[in-house]
Amino acid sequence: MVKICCLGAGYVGGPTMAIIALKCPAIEVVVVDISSARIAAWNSDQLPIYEPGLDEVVKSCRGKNLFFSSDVEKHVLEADIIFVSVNTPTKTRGLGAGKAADLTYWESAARMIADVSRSDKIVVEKSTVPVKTAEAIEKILTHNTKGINFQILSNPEFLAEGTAIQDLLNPDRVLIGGRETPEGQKAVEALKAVYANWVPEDRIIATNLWSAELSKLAANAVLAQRISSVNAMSALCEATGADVTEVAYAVGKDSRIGPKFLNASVGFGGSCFQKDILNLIYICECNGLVEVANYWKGVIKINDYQKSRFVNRVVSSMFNTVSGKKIAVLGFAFKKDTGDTRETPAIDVCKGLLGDKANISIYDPQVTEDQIQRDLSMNKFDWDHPPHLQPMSPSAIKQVSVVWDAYEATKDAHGVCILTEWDEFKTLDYQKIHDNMQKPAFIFDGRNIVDVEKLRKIGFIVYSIGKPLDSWVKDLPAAA
Ligand SMILES: NC(=O)c1ccc[n+]([C@@H]2O[C@H](COP(=O)([O-])OP(=O)(O)OC[C@H]3O[C@@H](n4cnc5c(N)ncnc54)[C@H](O)[C@@H]3O)[C@@H](O)[C@H]2O)c1
Ligand SMILES: O=c1ccn([C@@H]2O[C@H](COP(=O)(O)OP(=O)(O)O[C@H]3O[C@H](CO)[C@@H](O)[C@H](O)[C@H]3O)[C@@H](O)[C@H]2O)c(=O)[nH]1
Repeated sequence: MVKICCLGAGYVGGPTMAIIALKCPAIEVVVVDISSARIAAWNSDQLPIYEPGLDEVVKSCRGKNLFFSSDVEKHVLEADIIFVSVNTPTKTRGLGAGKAADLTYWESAARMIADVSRSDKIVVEKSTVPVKTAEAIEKILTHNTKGINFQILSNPEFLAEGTAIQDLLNPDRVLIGGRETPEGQKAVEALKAVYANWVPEDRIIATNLWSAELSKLAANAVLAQRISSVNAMSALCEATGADVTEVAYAVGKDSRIGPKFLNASVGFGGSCFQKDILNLIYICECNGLVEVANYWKGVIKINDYQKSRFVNRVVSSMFNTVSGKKIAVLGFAFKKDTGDTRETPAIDVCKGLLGDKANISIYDPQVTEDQIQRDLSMNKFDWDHPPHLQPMSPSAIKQVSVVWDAYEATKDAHGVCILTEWDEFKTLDYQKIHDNMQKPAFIFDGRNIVDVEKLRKIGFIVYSIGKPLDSWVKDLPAAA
């Protein structure tokens, strides 16, 4: 029986291995982690991450050919194929701070694999890493072993949170990069054979190692660039009276462009886009490609601009101050159908409003109070470390309350900010919300999910990203 071990039981390691176990009953899959709390949660009824469809898959395989364990070394020793799906955060200190990927966790995983192994192994890069990481990992492995053959493969993951199970079951492509030697190609074939259990052959693409590593960064950079392009356009729409939804629809109808990833928003978030673009920028700079680095910096600059533009709209519309006012925040996760808050635009928006002394009442169906308090107090990039190595929760910010109901959050509020596109926010009883708010009652829709006309009829003053402005908002223009 082929044995797979995955280091890292996070958003990638957990769901990816669960699907391999589901689709490959003849393979034993063990997911290990240095956080024993995470492993305990994977073995419980309350999985550590929320992902539609994940519970069912885990329940059907756990204890059969899918296992979660803290005994890292035992399972590495026994495995034929080792996936490494550990954190690769942005460095916060030293050379490349604020941009370069911090490979501490990857390096320690590689050293441990070298120490523990007694037989040949295929080591698969699942984490997103800088191009040429495989070369460094190869050096660590080969300089520390006793004649054992390690083949390194790059197999970047393209799943998106909220749709991870569907993305894994039906991937657009699976990318496998390996050395162009006979041993390298044999390892590529072995990994191909795993995916071939459910992925059509023409969607499994073999490339060289460096193309696979760079393709992951490139794909995220291009996706984020589409969002920044439409978000940049949203500012122009507000200035001219065009409607960004109509513009995006018209643009996306061009078959060369396509309709996906053209939704204007309060900004993109998530653990990947900003981190991976910063990483790309650093690699460009290291290669002397300043113009290329500056090009990609623009994508992040527009994203930051979009978040601060939103805060400015809120404050300027509400008589240029939110001091002492209650602002309801609906949605804190970085997108719907996940409880993940890493780099969510809600953090920057809330911090902006707190800077203007607002009192904030937050409701998100999947995010806990503890998580929100930690997010609002943590330093940039501290969130992307193993759970038990993150800073302890500091004292709570008292201007922030977290409630478990949208009506409670909006009661007596002066304004409402919609920051995540949860489906339930589309069908709220907005008449009831209006009745219970201070007047004039404002709604700032950062996800373009509400029916603007309907809400204006109820009596709300509505701001919706990139849509023709309410005359009230137009008369109080926000400085960018
Ligand atoms: N989240 C996504 O949607 C996504 C998608 C594609 C790629 N990625 C990439 O995959 C990687 C993992 O991301 P994630 O979101 O799953 O992170 P995560 O923080 O959810 O999980 C990483 C896990 O690795 C564990 N870990 C760290 N060092 C370890 C070690 N030496 N041995 C065993 N376990 C160790 C941590 O405790 C943590 O539980 C990152 O490189 C990320 O950029 C993420
Ligand atoms: O038209 C759009 C699409 C997305 N977003 C926002 O962009 C962010 C990222 O969304 P999405 O890409 O759907 O989620 P992620 O889980 O971050 O997935 C991205 O990052 C992963 C980690 O690298 C990759 O594997 C995926 O392919 C890539 O889509 C979220 O804040 C979304 O709200 C928009 O604002 N407008």
